[in-house]
Formats: sequence, structure tokens, C-alpha cells
Amino acid sequence: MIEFEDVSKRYGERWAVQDLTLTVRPGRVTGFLGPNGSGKSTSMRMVVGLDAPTSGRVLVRGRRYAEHAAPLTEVGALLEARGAHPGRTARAHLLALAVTHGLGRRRVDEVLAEVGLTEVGGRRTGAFSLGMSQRLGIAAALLGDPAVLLLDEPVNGLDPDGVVWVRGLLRRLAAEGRTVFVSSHLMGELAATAEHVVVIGRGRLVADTSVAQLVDSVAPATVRVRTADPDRLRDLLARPGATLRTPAPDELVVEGLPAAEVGEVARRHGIGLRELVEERPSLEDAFLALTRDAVEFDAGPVTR
Ligand SMILES: Nc1ncnc2c1ncn2[C@@H]1O[C@H](COP(=O)(O)OP(=O)(O)OP(=O)(O)O)[C@@H](O)[C@H]1O
Repeated sequence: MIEFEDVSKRYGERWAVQDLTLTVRPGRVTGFLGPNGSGKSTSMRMVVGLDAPTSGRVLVRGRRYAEHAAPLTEVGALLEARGAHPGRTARAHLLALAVTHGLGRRRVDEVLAEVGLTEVGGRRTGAFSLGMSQRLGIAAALLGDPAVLLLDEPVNGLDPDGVVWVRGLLRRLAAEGRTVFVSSHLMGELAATAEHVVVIGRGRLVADTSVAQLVDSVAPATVRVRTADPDRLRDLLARPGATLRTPAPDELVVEGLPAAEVGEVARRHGIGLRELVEERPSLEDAFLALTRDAVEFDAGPVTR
């Protein structure tokens, strides 16, 4: 579990994160979504003590990161893909991390195998592609077998096979009961992996909800019907909460009613339907609608 308690972070004259209160729970993948510059990386860095909050505090499993005796076994983090020394081999990089926590060579070999880098473990990381560096970063995050995993844009630079692999890995880690917190600026990417999503815009919390609820709340599904008698069907469907439009002579568009109910009312009254389609906004549309205000109303320079 990760807890942000009224956390704000200021860099010079600007707030990168403002009044963030949030609990990231174990046993599921939580996506962390926001446009570029919205404060995702800053928030993640504060979890592992790479940045200190200007106010508020961040707790990992009930304590500040620095208060944990062996932090690598509590929190594994991938915050920057090219984090390894370019002159070191992948194995040496992991071994250097492992020895600080009393972990042995065997664990290093295990995580190299887990991320598919066994063959290239002896190569210098400076020659790694971005995708290989991402895999190495994930190996480092897994090294201490931590209960909490923090991954900043983990699929960046991965090929399609790699993307599928990361999704499977994150879901497995969550199913094992770990807290998995993963950022992305692409809603579609997170929707394929995360059950729960936290959205920030301009450093402020915009949503903390399931992916399904997020889409429903921003732009609910509409039902589009083609029929010879749209006016009659419109009158039959008129009720509080339903919005009905007839954009064409043979078309009715319904908001606020499920497709099954629209179909059932038509059937009961003998109105033939040529077409009945439920249209959902895309995840990217939902995300853009949510963060639009946050983007337009810039938190601006420091006023407090
Ligand atoms: N070390 C720093 N010094 C000054 N400003 C910073 C620093 N780190 C981040 N910022 C600023 O804080 C804001 C949030 O940046 P952050 O990197 O946390 O956003 P992000 O959501 O991770 O963005 P991206 O998706 O582009 O990585 C931005 O305005 C950024 O310019």
C-alpha cells in the first residue's frame, strides 16, 4: 500500500504536485495517468525518497521510504530506463544492487531470466537498446522481491511482444497480492493492464476510480437506432434522465438508457429496428475530456 497524505511539491515558482491525497492498494494494477508534465514522475520519485514533498508525506506500507531497513525488499522502482552505468554489464549492475541488500548471485540470475536478459547479462548496458534497458530496469525493480512496485512508463521503447510481456507481468505481480503502481500518458495502454486508475492534471487529483467508471462518468454510452418511426419510439422512451435526438429522418439517438431497454420498448410496441448500436467514447476521449480543464486552468505560479 502507498499513501499520499496531502502531498504538495514545488519546484521554484511552480507547483508540480498539489494537495494530493491518494491510497494505492495492493492486489491490483493501479494505473497512474496524466498528460505530459502533470506530475506523475514527481509523485513517484517522492514515494522512494528521490524528491521530498514541500508539504504532506508519502508512506509505503505505513512508513516513509527512508524508515525502511531494507528498502529494495519493500519497494521496487523503475523510474528511469537508462539508470545503469553504461560501462557495467547488466549482471554487474544487478549484482551491485543485490549486495547492498544481502542478496546473492542466484537472485540476480533469477531476475535476468524473468525479464528475458539471461543471454545478454554479460554485455555492457551502454550498448543496450531502450527496450533492453527497460527490461533491465524491471529486473532491478524485481530484485528484492518487493511487495510494492512502482513503474514509470514501463512499456516505453518496448516492441509489441515486450508490451504484451509487461502487461502479463504486472497482472501476475498484482495477483500475487503486491501493490503495482504504473504510470503512462496513454489511456489505452493502461486500460489494457490496469483495473483501477488514478488521473492527475496539473499536479492535482482528477479521478481515482475503476477504468469502467471513468469512461461512464466522462462520456456515457449512447444508443443509436435506425427505424422507420423514430418519432414514435422517441415518445415511448421519453423519461427523466433520458436524452433523445432524431438527427436524421430514420434515426434516433438515446443517451441515458441501456441498449437492452431501448430494444425491449421497440419490440413491445411492434416498432421494427434496422439497426441498434451502442457507441462508447474511446478511452483516449474520456481521458482528454477529464484532463481538459486541468490543462486549460493552469495551476500557475505559486500563490501560497
Ligand atoms: N527537477 C525539477 N526541477 C524543476 N521542475 C521540475 C523538476 N521535475 C519536474 N519538474 C516540473 O514539474 C512538473 C511535473 O513534472 P513531472 O515530470 O512530474 O510530470 P510527468 O507527469 O511525469 O510528465 P511526463 O509524462 O512528461 O514524464 C513539470 O512542470 C516539470 O517541468
